Amino acid sequence: MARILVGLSGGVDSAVAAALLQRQGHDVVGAYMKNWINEENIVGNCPWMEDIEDARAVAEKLGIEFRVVNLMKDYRDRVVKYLLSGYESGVTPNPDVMCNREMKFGVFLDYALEHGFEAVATGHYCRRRENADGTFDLLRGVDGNKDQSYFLALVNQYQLEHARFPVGELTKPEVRELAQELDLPNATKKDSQGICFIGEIKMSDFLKNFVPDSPGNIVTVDGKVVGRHEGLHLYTLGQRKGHGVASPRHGVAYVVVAKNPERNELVVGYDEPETPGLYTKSCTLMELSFPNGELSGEVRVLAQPRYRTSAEPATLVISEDGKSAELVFDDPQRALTPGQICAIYDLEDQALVVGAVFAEIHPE
Ligand SMILES: Nc1ncnc2c1ncn2[C@@H]1O[C@H](COP(=O)(O)OP(=O)(O)OP(=O)(O)O)[C@@H](O)[C@H]1O
Repeated sequence: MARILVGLSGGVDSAVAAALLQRQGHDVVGAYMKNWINEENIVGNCPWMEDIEDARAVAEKLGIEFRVVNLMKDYRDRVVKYLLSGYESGVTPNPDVMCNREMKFGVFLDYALEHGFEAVATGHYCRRRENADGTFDLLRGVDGNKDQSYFLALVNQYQLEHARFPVGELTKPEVRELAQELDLPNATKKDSQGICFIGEIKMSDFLKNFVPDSPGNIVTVDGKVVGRHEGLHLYTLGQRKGHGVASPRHGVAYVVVAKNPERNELVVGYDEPETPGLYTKSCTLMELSFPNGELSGEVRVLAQPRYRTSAEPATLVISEDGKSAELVFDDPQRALTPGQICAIYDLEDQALVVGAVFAEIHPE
């Protein structure tokens, strides 16, 4: 039996996670992390008050203690700053991955350990395996549809040691069923969308309040001006909608294929493999993180360049200092994006072996 602090978000996954741990006989306390409050009335409908009440109702139903932990300052320092400086420098950051490393398994875990808990549990769909040598691996969740191991790509061994993922052994329908069986008050609550702190709004709407507009031309890959953009940070490579430029070819949309910061130009091209720069095989990764032991030299791996895509066969060549690597996919991948996270798994596609940030994408 262990004393475990469960991150209760108000959603059904973490509610069931708490119930499962309790069923296993652990001493469970639930806590809501207050990360962001829309006190400046910026944008978005941040449903945090409702979420806290939902989380509290779950704790009451389970008969466990409930706390609200205020981590707003840390969130600003560790996630919002990273997010805004990434966009300002022209890359596409991933605040969800950073929130897991810096908040849930960062300051929230520190809080838990300081307050007599052994571990932090969340409702993530992933698994933690204890190996014969006493180390831990992060595995994909059994529900291939819901697997969230990608979002934990940057956790380290210490964080894994103190993490628990009770719903990773279940499918989402099983989790919903259990929630109904246990009569949890949020059993039918709909899944949250978007980024944990900005609620149900679009990232571009959020960014407009923090990063000044910087309008420029939208050009095709052959340099023809076809429209205007409001700032390069508001667009992501591979983006099909929202750039406002209709393609002259029936059935083949224009997508964002590049950003040219020197000329403040957004480059669009047809969404097809022949378009220069849209599909690439090779890239440089930085900020390598090894969840269970450093790898070195050349390794065959499966690399997943974004959430909800498959992990693809690739060769990873790690630098001598272990901080960066060259990654070459066997087949070209669509819209590899600087700033985004690459989750790298072993060849069985179960255990995470490296997490990293895309630094540069090399054109063919
Ligand atoms: N504000 C929060 N306070 C405490 N824990 C949180 C909070 N936000 C997220 N978590 C934890 O992180 C997990 C994953 O968060 P995510 O935002 O991806 O939620 P989710 O997959 O919709 O899960 P849930 O159904 O529990 O909301 C949650 O299951 C929960 O354990």
